[in-house]
Amino acid sequence: MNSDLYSLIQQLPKVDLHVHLDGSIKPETVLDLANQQGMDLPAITSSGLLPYLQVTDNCKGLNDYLSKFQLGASLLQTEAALERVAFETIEQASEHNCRYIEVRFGPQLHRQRGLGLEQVIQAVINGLQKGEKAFGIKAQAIVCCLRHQPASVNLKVVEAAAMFLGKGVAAVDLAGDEAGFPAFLFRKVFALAEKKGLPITIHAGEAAGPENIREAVSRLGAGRIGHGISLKQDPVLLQEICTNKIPLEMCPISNIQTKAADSWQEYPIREYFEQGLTVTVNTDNLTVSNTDLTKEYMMLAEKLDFTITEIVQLIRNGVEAAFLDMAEKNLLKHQFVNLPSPQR
Ligand SMILES: O=c1[nH]cnc2c1ncn2[C@H]1C[C@H](O)[C@@H](CO)O1
Ligand SMILES: [Zn+2]
Repeated sequence: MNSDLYSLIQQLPKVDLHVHLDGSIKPETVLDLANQQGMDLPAITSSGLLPYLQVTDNCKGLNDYLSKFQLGASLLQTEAALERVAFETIEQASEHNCRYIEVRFGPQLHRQRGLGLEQVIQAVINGLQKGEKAFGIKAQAIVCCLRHQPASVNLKVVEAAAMFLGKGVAAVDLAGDEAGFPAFLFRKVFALAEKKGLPITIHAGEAAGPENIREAVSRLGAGRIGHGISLKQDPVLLQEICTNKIPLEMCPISNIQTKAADSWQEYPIREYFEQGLTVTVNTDNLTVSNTDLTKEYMMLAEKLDFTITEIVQLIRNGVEAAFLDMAEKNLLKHQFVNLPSPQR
């Protein structure tokens, strides 16, 4: 590895628009929480826990990837645990000079011990706000609806998210098994989100074709797309997404692991970037994917020859795509004026 390039990339100010709370629990924290909660674990060291928390190159696809969330979720059932893991997500991001982060989670997954949706959301926001103060990073939450859950649950999740809009929650999302539950099933849920004025991002084109991306932008009100890997299969849609400047939240390391793309050579990020799409680079899951922002950009440099100037443009795209109002975005932009490249 080129260590000069690594430290240069690490030092660049960055943003992360797509990172899941429950996929980013540090293994040491899993040990600690299990100890505090009196819960048995399948291993007693953090390295021994990795096979239960992290995918390998042999990951078979998105559903295999999603199986790595079970253990962490079982420990994220108290306000204290949620707050701690939210805080530690900001801490981990700060190690890579992240200046703005949107952390997502499905509140309905954290109710096994009786917490209400609003308690879950509030606990995460509390952790994010502590992280903001401790590390000087602006942080917001994105609330995920889950594909395998009934509309009645997802509607309640949207209602709860709306109560925190502008008070820590930036948007709502749709996550989970994309191939099993196509986007059109969620029209009612996202109609409510739109009615409530919630910005919307949707995981689409990760484990299924471009029809889910089309559905997300044309029927579900998505202002951003999570991943969007299969977009290249529909050039007309690609042009529409480009013209409408709908950002793609790409997560390169996760996308290779879930087999959204078969190899780095087939990973379409350079193609999208050169066609003028608003491509952003994010981590998806720090622990499940064993990643961080520096690694993500390093892979783009090493595997796809992204230059520093191009990396800076990707970072600027992320700032542009943030779910922030104009005034907040302008404030954030101040932190990116000195990036080492000619500004566009
Ligand atoms: O990359 C992903 N695609 C679809 N769903 C995902 C991905 N990463 C995490 N999730 C799911 C699993 C989590 O439990 C849920 C909420 O964070 O979101
Ligand atoms: Zn995701």
